[in-house]
Amino acid sequence: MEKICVAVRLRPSVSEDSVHGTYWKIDNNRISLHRPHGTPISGNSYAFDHVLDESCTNGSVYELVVRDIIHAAVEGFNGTAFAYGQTSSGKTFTMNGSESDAGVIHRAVKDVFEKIHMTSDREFLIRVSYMEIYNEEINDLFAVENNKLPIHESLERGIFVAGLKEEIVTNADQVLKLIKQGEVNKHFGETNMNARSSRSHTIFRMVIESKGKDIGDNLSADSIRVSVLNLVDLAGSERIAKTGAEGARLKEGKHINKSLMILGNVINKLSEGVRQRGHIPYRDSKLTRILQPALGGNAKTSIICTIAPEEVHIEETKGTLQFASRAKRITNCVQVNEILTDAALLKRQNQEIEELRRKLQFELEREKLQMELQEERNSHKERDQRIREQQMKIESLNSLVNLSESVQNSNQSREQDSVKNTLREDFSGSCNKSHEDGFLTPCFKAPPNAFVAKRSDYSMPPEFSPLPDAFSNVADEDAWLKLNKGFVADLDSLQTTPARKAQSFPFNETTPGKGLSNENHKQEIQNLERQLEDAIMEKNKLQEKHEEQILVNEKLMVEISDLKQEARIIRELPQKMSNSLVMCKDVYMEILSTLKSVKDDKKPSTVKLLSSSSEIGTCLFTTLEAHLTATVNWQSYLAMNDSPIQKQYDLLRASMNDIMESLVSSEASIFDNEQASDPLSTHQCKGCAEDDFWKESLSIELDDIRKTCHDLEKELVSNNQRLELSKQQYDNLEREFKLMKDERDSLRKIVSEFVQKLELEKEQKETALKELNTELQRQRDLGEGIKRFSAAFASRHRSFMSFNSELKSKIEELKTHNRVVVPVPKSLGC
Ligand SMILES: Nc1ncnc2c1ncn2[C@@H]1O[C@H](COP(=O)(O)OP(=O)(O)OP(=O)(O)O)[C@@H](O)[C@H]1O
Repeated sequence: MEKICVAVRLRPSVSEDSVHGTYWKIDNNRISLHRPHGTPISGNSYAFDHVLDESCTNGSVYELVVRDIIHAAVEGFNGTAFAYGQTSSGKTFTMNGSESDAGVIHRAVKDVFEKIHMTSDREFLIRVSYMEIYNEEINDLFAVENNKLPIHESLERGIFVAGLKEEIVTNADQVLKLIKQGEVNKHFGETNMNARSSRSHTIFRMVIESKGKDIGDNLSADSIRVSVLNLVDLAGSERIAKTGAEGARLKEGKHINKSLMILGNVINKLSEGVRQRGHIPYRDSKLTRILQPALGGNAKTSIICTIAPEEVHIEETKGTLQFASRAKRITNCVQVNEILTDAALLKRQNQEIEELRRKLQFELEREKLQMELQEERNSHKERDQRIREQQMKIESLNSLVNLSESVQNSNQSREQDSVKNTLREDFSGSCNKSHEDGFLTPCFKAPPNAFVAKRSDYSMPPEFSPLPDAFSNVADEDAWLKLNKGFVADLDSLQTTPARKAQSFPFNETTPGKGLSNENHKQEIQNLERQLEDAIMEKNKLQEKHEEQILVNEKLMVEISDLKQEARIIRELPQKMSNSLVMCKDVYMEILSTLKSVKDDKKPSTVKLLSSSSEIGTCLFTTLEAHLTATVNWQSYLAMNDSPIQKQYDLLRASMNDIMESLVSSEASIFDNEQASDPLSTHQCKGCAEDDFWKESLSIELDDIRKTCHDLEKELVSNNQRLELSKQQYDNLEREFKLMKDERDSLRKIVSEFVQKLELEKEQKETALKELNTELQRQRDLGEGIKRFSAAFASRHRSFMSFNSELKSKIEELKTHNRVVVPVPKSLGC
């Protein structure tokens, strides 16, 4: 983001009077209005990037305000410099210069080519054009025939003037010559304010294209920079009263003022900041439209606001300074305009692809490493698991070995140690004795401290838990009470350790009760056997289940294949039905031909009826056939049970079946009658009765069919009518919508015109108000002057009267002294 550079340039005064009145004082980059005796007038002080006094030359203006933009334009940035100010304030002098002091455009052109010559690594192509906006029409100053040129906008070119002549130039002199030629076509006019007043806004445009010279693999060699440089000399705002414009000048003045007002509006909006600004009315004038990129867009922009020092122009100068202050708040978004050629694009894309490929490779490698790490972790876990399993196996094997050794040992010692046998026999009764009777600890015990007995009842051997080493480790109720210092715990709620059914402990030879261990061992073996049996049973059950499952699976497979078969049949069904319908039709046609042959022989009325109904049937069959073949999704079609075609089809099928059955039976009876060679009268009589019967039934059928057809027709007609109606309604709505749109557009146009008018009027009103104020001030000043004058006059009068009386008294004195008569002048007497 870059702020617009704003400079104010004060032109030298052209009037002697200004030095005696209020005046503009410049102090560095500040300008303020001062009273004649030097005190500043509050609220009239402004600061800008540069404030240039009357001594400043065009060269300095260029150096300070424009040069950077020109250099940036050569580097590929868009640039715009324009002069703004009231008429005769020095805009054209600044932009075009004079014989002795070249203007900004002249200097810019020279500088562009100098800079280009200094840029050795790029090739340049320069195009120039020169246009003016006169009475809101764009004219080509290089080609007078190019008038009223339109403004267009495209993605590639941005906003541009279509049909504007562009000259490719190679040096500064060529450009300056072209400008001189163009100047001839520019609209100037004489006004009270300026002998050579610009009556149009002029825009001198340079399009600078550059391309890096192909050195090695340099990417910039394939990219093209295109920058647009606008150097604008605006027409000056003017007071019609001051300029004394009439006729054509007046019309020009109005256009100038209007476009400058719109420029002011755009600047106002842009100065409000991004959030508040809303819609920017660039399109309201050609000037703002062309300058759009320079105002809040992609361009480096400088504005030189020219002001006149004369006291008489103070209000206009204030207006210019306010415009400049607002412009200072605008920020542009500047960037190099680079266009990539195909080769550059390709190179850039290749680089990007290479970069992406590198990233991808890196990602893949990372992923691979991660996967390897994970695999490593998994295998590590598996190894750990295996090791643990092995350890457990080893442990269980060890315990088995110990067990078998213990069994052997116990068998050997059983016969030798009778004391131990006695002890073993005593063991069963030992639990009934009190603990004072010498309690023996069994060797297969739970680890000490691993449980709490439910209650201190030692009368029976414990059912679930093995007995403890000593009862000091078991908390009985009394001990519990002591331990908890009076706190009564509910021992009933405490749980016993569950019994271990199959547990092996190494036998201790020194421990009494080996016989008991042996029994337990037996018990354990029995347990194991039971467990094995259970497991075998479970396994058998599972096997049975598995077999059942296999059977169920097989059944399911059969069912699936049946279903598949059915699905195939269903899929083929429409085709089959269609085929059978064709066959039906053929059969029916055969019947029809037989009927025709019968018709040629005898019974014309019956057969006529039959044949007409048959024709209707054929027709309906054909329709049905067409429908069937046209229906893509036959099944969904069949699903529409209540569709009129389906109804019609069912009805027709039923009636045709009836007809055919009756036909067959009637044919058979006719045949039988003929075979029986009955008398002709009887035969004819029977034929008559059958005829009537047929006539009646067929007419009913026919009526039904006709009715259905009629209903269908009616439905079709009403549907068509409804369709037509909706179509008409739609057309009407569309017409209405178009009308409303047009109306809205015209209203918008009117509103915008009205707003413009309003704003113009507002401005005029403001101007008039200001003029009125000035006039009032002048009147007040005059009043004061008159008062002062009256006071001075009165004092003079008084002194004159005193002098008069003095003189009179002197004369009287002289008269009395000299006795000479002096005539008194008349004026002294009044
Ligand atoms: N800085 C200056 N030094 C000397 N003369 C100046 C300067 N600025 C303007 N002038 C003179 O003042 C007169 C009016 O200037 P100029 O034509 O440039 O005004 P302008 O703003 O372009 O007016 P308009 O809007 O009517 O075209 C010219 O004679 C010009 O030479």
